[in-house]
Amino acid sequence: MESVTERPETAAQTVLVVDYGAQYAQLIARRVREARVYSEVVPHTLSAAEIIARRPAAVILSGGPSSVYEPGAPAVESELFDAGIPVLGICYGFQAMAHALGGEVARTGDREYGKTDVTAEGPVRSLLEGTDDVQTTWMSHSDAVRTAPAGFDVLASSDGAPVAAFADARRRLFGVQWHPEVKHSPQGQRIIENFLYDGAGLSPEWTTGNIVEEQVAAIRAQVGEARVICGLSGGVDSAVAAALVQRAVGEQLTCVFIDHGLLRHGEAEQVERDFVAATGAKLHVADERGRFLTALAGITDPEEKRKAIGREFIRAFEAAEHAVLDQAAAEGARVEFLVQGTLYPDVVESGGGEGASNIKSHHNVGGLPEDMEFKLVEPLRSLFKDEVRAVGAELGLPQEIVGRQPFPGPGLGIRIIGEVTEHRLDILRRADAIAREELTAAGLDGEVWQMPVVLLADVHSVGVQGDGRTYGHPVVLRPVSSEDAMTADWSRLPYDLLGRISTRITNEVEEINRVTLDVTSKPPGTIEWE
Ligand SMILES: Nc1ncnc2c1ncn2[C@@H]1O[C@H](COP(=O)(O)OP(=O)(O)OP(=O)(O)O)[C@@H](O)[C@H]1O
Ligand SMILES: O=c1[nH]c(=O)c2[nH+]cn([C@@H]3O[C@H](COP(=O)(O)O)[C@@H](O)[C@H]3O)c2[nH]1
Ligand SMILES: NC(=O)CC[C@H](N)C(=O)O
Ligand SMILES: [Mg+2]
Repeated sequence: MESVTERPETAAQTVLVVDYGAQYAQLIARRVREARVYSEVVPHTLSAAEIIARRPAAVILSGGPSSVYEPGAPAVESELFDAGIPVLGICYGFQAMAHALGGEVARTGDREYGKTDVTAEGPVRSLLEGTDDVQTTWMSHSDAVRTAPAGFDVLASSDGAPVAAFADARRRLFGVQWHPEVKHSPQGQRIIENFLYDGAGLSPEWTTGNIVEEQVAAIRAQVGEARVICGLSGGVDSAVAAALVQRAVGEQLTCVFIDHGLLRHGEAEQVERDFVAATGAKLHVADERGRFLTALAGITDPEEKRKAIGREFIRAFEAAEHAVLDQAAAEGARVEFLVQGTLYPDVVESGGGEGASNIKSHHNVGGLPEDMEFKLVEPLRSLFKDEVRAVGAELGLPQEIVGRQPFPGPGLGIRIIGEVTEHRLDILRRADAIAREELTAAGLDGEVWQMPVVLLADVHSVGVQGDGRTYGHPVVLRPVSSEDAMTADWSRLPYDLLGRISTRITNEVEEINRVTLDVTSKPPGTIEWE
C-alpha cells in the first residue's frame, strides 16, 4: 500500500534509526525529533549501501534481541562506518558496531535488566558531557562489549558492562550499552543531544511546522489532480490529517463521516458542528448503522469484530464514493485516494512494526480488506499522538479538536464484551454518557487520556434494588493516563467522583446493577478491553 510517509531520499538533516527488532526504535526517532532534528525508522534489512544512498545526516543503530556472535544475527557492514556518517549504536547496535570494528563482544554472565548505575571512565567525556559521573540508566542486556575496537575511548562502565559507552571522535562513531531513549534513563535525552549536536554537528532546526510543509508537498505529489476522500471521525488524528490534505489539495477533498451506529451519544452531531465550523471542509455524512449491525451479528471474538468493522468501513467509503462524486458533479471520475488519520501506535500494535507482534488489528491498519481499491494517504503514520496534537495546533485547529480524548474507530463495538446488538449499544451509550458527563463536571477531562466504559454483556450478577432482586450487567470504568497510548497507567480518580458515577449509572440505567473499576496498567492490560 502506498503512503505519503515515504520521504524523498535527499531530505536534509534526516537521522535514520536502523531497527534491529527493538522495542524502542520509534521511541529513539521520537527523542531525536524532540531534539528538533528530523528522524525516521528504517529496517535493518537495508544494506549499508542503501543507507548511505539515502544520505542521512546521522545514523542510530537500535537495540534488538539477537546476539552478535550467533549465526544469522543481523550484522552491520563495516562500510557504513567508512562513509563519514556519524553513527550512534545503542545496546545491540553498540555491540554490533564493536563487533564489526574488531572489538570483543561476549556473554559475560552479568545480565543487567532495568535500573543500573553507570560510572564515567577516563578523561574523555564526549557523549557524556554534562551528565553525572555516576548516572542512573535503563539497561536490558546479557551480552557486553569486553574490549573496545582500536581508536575508541572508553567513556563509562557498569558492573555488567566493562565497556558501557565508547567514542571515536575522529571518525564520529559512538555507542552506549544502555537505553538513553527511555524516560527511565533520566540523562538519556542529554546523551542523544550530545550525539546530534556535538557528535554529528547537527542543529535543532526541525519543528512540527516542517511536518506541515513537507507533508503538504508530499500529498500534492502523491495525489496530483485526483479526487480524495478522508475518513473523518471527530477525533484528533483524522481532523489533523484532513486539515493537511485540505491545505494541500483543498477542492479535491471531501470528508466522509460514517455513522456506524457504534458511536457515543451526541457524537455524530458534534462532528458535523465542530469540524465543519473549524475547517470549512466539505463533509458527507453516511448513515451506515444497518450495515455494521448486520456485519457484527453473531460475532463475539475481538479480532473477528475488528476485521468485520475494518472491512465494512471500506465498503461504506466505497458506497459514499458516488455521493461524493455527485456532489462535485464530475462525470466518469473516481475517487482514487482515501486519507486516514493513522498513527504509529496503530501500526505497531497491528504488527506492522519491524518484527513487532500483532496485539490487536486496528480497524484502519490490520483490519483493512485485501480487495480495497483506494490508495492510502496517511500523513501521520510515523507520529505519536502528542506530536499530532502539535501539528494540529500549528494548522490552527481549535483546542476543542486538538485536545480531544481519543475514541477508537470501532467505537462501542469493542467495548461490548460479547455480541454487539442494538439493545446492548443503547445500554452502553446511556452509561457512557453519564460517566463522561461526570468526568467533565469534575473538571478532569484534561487529566485523563480517555475513560472507556466497558459493558460485560454476557455476564450477569445478582443485585438488590428497591428491596427486589435484580440480575443485571456489570460495567467497567477504565480511566487511564498516558503520553502516547503505547503505555498507560490507571488514573487515580477521586473516590467521590467514582461514587457519583456508580450511583448515577445504577440508578439511571436499569439494565446495569454493578459498576467496577479497572486498575490495570498497560502493559499488561491494553486500554480497550478488545
Ligand atoms: N466514524 C468514522 N468515519 C470515518 N472515518 C473514521 C471513523 N472512525 C474512524 N475513522 C478513520 O479511522 C482513523 C483511525 O481512527 P482513530 O480513532 O485512531 O483516529 P481519530 O478518530 O482520528 O483520532 P482519535 O484517536 O483521537 O480518536 C481515523 O483517523 C479516520 O480516518
Ligand atoms: O482507531 C482506532 N482503531 C482501533 O481499532 C483501535 N483500537 C484501539 N484504539 C485506540 O488506540 C489506543 C490504544 O489502545 P489499546 O491500548 O487498547 O491498544 C487507545 O486510545 C484506543 O482507544 C483504536 N483506535
Ligand atoms: N536490548 C538489546 O539490544 C539486547 C542486546 C543483546 N541481545 C544482549 O542481550 O545484550
Ligand atoms: Mg477516533
